[in-house]
Amino acid sequence: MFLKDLPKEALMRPLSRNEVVGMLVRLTIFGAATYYSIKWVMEAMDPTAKQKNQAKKRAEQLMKRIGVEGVKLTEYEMNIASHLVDPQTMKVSWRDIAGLDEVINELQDTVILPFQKRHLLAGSKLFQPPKGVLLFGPPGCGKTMIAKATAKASGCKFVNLQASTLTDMWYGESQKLTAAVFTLAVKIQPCIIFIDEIDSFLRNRSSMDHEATAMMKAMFMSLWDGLDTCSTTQVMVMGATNRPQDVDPAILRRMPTTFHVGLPNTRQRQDILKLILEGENLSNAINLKEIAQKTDGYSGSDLRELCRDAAMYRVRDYVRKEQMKQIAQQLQDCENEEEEKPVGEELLRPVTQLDLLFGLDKMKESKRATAQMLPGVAEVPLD
Ligand SMILES: Nc1ncnc2c1ncn2[C@@H]1O[C@H](COP(=O)(O)OP(=O)(O)OP(=O)(O)O)[C@@H](O)[C@H]1O
Repeated sequence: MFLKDLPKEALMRPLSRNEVVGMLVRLTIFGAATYYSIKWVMEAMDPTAKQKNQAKKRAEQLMKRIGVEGVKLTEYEMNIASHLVDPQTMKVSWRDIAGLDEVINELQDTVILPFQKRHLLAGSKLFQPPKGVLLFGPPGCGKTMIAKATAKASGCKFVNLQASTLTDMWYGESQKLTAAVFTLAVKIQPCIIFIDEIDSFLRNRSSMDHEATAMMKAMFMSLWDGLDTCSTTQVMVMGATNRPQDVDPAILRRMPTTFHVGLPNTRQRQDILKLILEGENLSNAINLKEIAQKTDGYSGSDLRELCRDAAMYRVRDYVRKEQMKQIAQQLQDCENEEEEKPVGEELLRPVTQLDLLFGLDKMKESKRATAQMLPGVAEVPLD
């Protein structure tokens, strides 16, 4: 029926109360349906929706586990919170780090003490943890371990920030996420924001930088400076890098407390080897000093790899021995079906000095291959 078909009186007469209420209800329902449909379509079209949902769930679980409750987080803070590391589940402690006592002692005094004893001098601006700390040195020498152990010892929440978390996002998002890093850290303080490979994240600014990256960096620095406005804020940015010369000087200025985590010397290598092999079944003739002397230029990570290889030789020997035994058994069974099979679990033999020397040879071989493939990368002397 069209409007013109309606009798004129029907159009002219005032609406009854029921008709007005009915119309209002219909309008409300229509409005709500339109709003939710548009919202649903927008969410379905958002390419990051799934990622956001997963991050939200992860963040909620983590926050609950680390005892942060009743703190309201924005969507962006949730995203950053999914990179929180639970200090309770953090496996690394000072006991797992060998040969770096000097660095650890200094960290205890300058970083950990102000966090741990914050209640003693709450009003003092001088007794504050530094706002920025830089760990620098060659790869595999324990920088990440030190950062985690610091968070554990100081009882801080630990945000393990990857460069990609802020830079992979759509244009505009990265600035909101950068802001969220700091607002989240303040909400859950005391907190350490750890940025591994800070050189790739906040490298020397250049005119080649994408506009969004340049803005993100500028924002990061201004928010970092903002931490200073309140003397009670317990938030620290800790960066680690193998290439301090590539870090933006403006960033370096904000990290006046630096720690050099260098390649271990002979004594330190011996300590690292001892720690790595702790609890292993070792032969009495093991001489770690000899291995330490032969591994000049090796990092802690190289030494761990060497020990892992050495420990595998006895497993390989065991498997071979078992195979030989099985073959012998089968032959015996064929000859004498009735004879009882000898049972008994063979234990793995201890790790020997020869295993470690074989591991060392293998490592040298792989370093030699890497040096040929990527000249300039392997700085370790080969012999
Ligand atoms: N001083 C050390 N004591 C015990 N283990 C060590 C030490 N240094 C390195 N390691 C071993 O090497 C591994 C790598 O160390 P870590 O990740 O902390 O090095 P990194 O300096 O952060 O390296 P990268 O720059 O490549 O991230 C550790 O998991 C540990 O097994």
